[in-house]
Amino acid sequence: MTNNIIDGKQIARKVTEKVKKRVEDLKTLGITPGLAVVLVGNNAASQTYVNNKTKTCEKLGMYSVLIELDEQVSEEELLKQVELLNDDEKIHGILVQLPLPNQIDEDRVIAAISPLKDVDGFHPENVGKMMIGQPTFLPCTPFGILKLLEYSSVDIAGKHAVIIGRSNIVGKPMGQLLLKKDATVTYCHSKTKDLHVYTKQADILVVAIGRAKAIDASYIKAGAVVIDVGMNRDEYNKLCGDVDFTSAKEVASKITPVPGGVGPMTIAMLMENTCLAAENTCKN
Ligand SMILES: NC(=O)C1=CN([C@@H]2O[C@H](COP(=O)(O)OP(=O)(O)OC[C@H]3O[C@@H](n4cnc5c(N)ncnc54)[C@H](OP(=O)(O)O)[C@@H]3O)[C@@H](O)[C@H]2O)C=CC1
Ligand SMILES: Nc1nc(=O)c2c([nH]1)NC[C@@H]1CN(c3ccc(C(=O)N[C@@H](CCC(=O)O)C(=O)O)cc3)C=[N+]21
Ligand SMILES: [Mg+2]
Repeated sequence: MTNNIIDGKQIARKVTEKVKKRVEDLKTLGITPGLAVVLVGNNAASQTYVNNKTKTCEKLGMYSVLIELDEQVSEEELLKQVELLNDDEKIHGILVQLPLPNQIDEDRVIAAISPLKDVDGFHPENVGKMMIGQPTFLPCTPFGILKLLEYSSVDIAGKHAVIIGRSNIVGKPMGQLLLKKDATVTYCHSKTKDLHVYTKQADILVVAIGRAKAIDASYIKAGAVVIDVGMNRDEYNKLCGDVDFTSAKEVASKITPVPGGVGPMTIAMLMENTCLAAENTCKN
């Protein structure tokens, strides 16, 4: 098939163009949306994502701060940093880059972030709101995937969406958001027996497992829409997804590449959520 590649970079540009206008409007009210990113340790991959985030903030006229903490930082110290950001009026969004080192309880840190500044949508209060359909910050990666589908004119209602992966940050919320859009949703994970049986039925297949090129064409129904969330390095240290793009693009009706698919959308939705957090401060 030709021309069936979903251009995440281009769609992300369209999304951020709209955010930029909202930022300009906020500035006329004297508010500059501000994002704080907290990075613990110096993992090379995390550094790249974090740089992309701060660069995009600058491009949109937003304020951003990067707080880098030592790999050995104590949970207490990290929680203190989060508190300072919760109380900082220039900061509307807080993102603590995951995963965190072993001495730190991730759940405790996420719960310490003010739900009003939780632009990742990971705080239990916001997860709960998402589950019952109340307005809140939606997790950036699944939210970005919804936008990709929307901009690519993919109908969701009545379709069978199969999600491989059930993490709190990608797979689980992805299923909820697709369910809300009236898809019939199936979750698969590492204990799923005979993965092919499920994936072969998927009209929309979202792959978020973290294993380079694990899903090839044999898992995909002809004409399916394939969304590849994975961010891995292949045997040549080249960036690649969880889907074997070369074979999959021959059977899929639409497919996202890596890089240039889901990743840029994650960043775009983070900007949108941060802008929303700043707008929310104007309401009463
Ligand atoms: N582009 C982007 O914006 C983002 C990309 N990512 C990337 O997406 C990928 C997934 O991330 P994340 O959800 O955080 O990963 P996790 O490691 O938290 O979760 C992986 C999930 O995949 C399941 N799984 C693992 N192996 C298999 C298998 N062989 N068959 C079926 N299911 C399997 C696991 O099952 P079980 O629960 O049973 O262990 C788990 O639910 C990674 O490559 C990550 O780098 C992540 C976030 C954003
Ligand atoms: N609290 C928290 N929130 C997150 O949203 C979060 C996180 N922790 N931990 C790690 C994952 C991963 N993630 C990505 C973001 C952008 C790209 C991205 O920009 N990708 C580009 C380029 C990548 C590159 O060039 O290396 C692309 O796919 O085209 C990828 C991955 C957010 N995550
Ligand atoms: Mg930990």
